[in-house]
Amino acid sequence: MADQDDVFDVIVIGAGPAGEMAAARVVRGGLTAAVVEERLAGGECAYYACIPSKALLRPVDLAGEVSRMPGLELRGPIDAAAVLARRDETVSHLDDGGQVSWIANLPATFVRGRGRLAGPLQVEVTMPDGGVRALRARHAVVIATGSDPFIPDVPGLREARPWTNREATSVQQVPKRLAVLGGGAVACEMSQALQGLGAHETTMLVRGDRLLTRMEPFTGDLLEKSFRESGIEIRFGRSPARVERPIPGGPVTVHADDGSQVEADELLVGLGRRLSVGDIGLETVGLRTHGPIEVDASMRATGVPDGWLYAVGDVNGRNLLTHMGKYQARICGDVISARAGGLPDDLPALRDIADERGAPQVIFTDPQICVVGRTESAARAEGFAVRAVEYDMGAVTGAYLQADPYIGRAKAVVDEDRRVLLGVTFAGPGVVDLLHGATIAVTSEIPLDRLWHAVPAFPTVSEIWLRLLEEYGL
Ligand SMILES: Cc1cc2nc3c(=O)[nH]c(=O)nc-3n(C[C@H](O)[C@H](O)[C@H](O)COP(=O)(O)OP(=O)(O)OC[C@H]3O[C@@H](n4cnc5c(N)ncnc54)[C@H](O)[C@@H]3O)c2cc1C
Ligand SMILES: NC(=O)c1ccc[n+]([C@@H]2O[C@H](COP(=O)([O-])OP(=O)(O)OC[C@H]3O[C@@H](n4cnc5c(N)ncnc54)[C@H](O)[C@@H]3O)[C@@H](O)[C@H]2O)c1
Repeated sequence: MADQDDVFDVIVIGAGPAGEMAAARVVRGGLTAAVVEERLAGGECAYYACIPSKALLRPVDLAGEVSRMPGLELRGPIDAAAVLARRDETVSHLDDGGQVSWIANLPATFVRGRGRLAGPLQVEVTMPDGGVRALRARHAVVIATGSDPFIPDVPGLREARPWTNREATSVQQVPKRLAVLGGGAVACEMSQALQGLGAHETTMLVRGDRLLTRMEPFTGDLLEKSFRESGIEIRFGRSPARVERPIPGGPVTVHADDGSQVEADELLVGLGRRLSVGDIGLETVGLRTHGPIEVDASMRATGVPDGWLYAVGDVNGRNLLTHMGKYQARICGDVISARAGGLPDDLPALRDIADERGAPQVIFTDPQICVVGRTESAARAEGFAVRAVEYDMGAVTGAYLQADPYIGRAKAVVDEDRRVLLGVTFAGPGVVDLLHGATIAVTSEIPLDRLWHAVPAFPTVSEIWLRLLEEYGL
């Protein structure tokens, strides 16, 4: 039974970006909140994912830009020690004091420990000293426990103590020889970062026949070309069959399923995520303990009587991205506040529509890859009447002034029935700032005939918009 001090309007389990945002919104809505966190407030994103990976990639990106500008030259290799020191600053030296203060100042109650559902509106927290604290929520519990790196059952892999995103982003010494499993976001970003910071031999083992297989095919092709030019070796059609590391911390050998092998000083696993749903007491409220927590468009968990349970961020499996988790958390927090106050809870701003239209995402490699909405093949599979147009970004004046050579490509996927954009992809140096325009067009379903009047300034990279519309026939 919870002590009176341990009763809150809302309890949030997990203080990653999604959980923190959910707490902030319910407090803004006039409710009290407790936030339970077992490790570092700020979550994966702040310490082992988005922030450190981008701190490691930025100098590599800049070095690429310099190499493509006649008249500029780097004086030597990137100073890895300086980059790692700056990375340490960006992750607050793995100290979450600032985040804990931010939560306290909301104001919300921060509870350090492992949270677990113990029945409807009940949360048990196992504290660092082993004691158990019982919390009770008046209105809602929000699960925001995120995800962990997925390590498949490959003989010898776990015993070899491979790097995941956590060790790779907190790297202290760049390995000379790096083997990487996977061809998705983590594998691509971290391969490029570590190769750029001094790894001499980076070898990627990729199960499929392309990098970034969920995106438009040209994104993986451009990235592959750039990676090969920078010395990264990519072996397609290979999965790990067995891993050996006879001496802890010594060389590691990956035996692939085709009989080939790679020896390296470190092995990085970038094979996706395991959602953090085990051992959080979902069974006590009748939910399954594997797979994503299914939610409706107000982030309320489906199949829970009385509708008091919500799930935001990676754990609901919608889109494993920080900005999407925070978007869901804004909706979730506002819906909970509205329902608690007896206010309308079905206003347009209180429903998630962005996730199913296709989240915006940037892969911060060189070239940068930016996507929003559906790919052409996904749109066709969903039954839309699709027409797609592509354009060589190097032929855009504003782009080719940026670099010599400027190599990039763009694609727009159009729903012919409504003449609106279903998806847009850009690949090239510096395209990251084009993405939000595309996100507005796709999410707001702006008709192409209206978009035609959004005139891009000359000479900017944004002229790609005009070229895509002309290519379409406007
Ligand atoms: C290398 C890498 C780079 C990435 N880069 C980007 C990027 O550039 N942009 C982007 O948008 N996304 C990026 N992502 C994805 C992004 O990190 C995640 O989508 C985001 O962190 C999810 O936020 P979350 O709040 O749902 O979960 P998390 O950040 O995982 O936070 C969950 C929190 O819950 C805590 N927790 C878990 N279980 C319990 C429990 N039982 N009790 C108490 N606390 C618990 C955890 O300790 C953790 O602090 C990247 C991911 C990786 C791996
Ligand atoms: N810049 C960003 O937005 C960014 C950066 C990094 C990560 N993330 C997010 O974090 C999440 C995790 O990234 P990730 O790269 O680990 O996952 P991912 O899903 O992007 O890629 C996983 C890769 O592993 C391969 N794979 C999976 N299981 C395998 C197996 N058993 N054997 C061989 N290959 C296998 C897949 O084919 C794929 O190439 C993603 O959802 C991503 O959106 C985002």
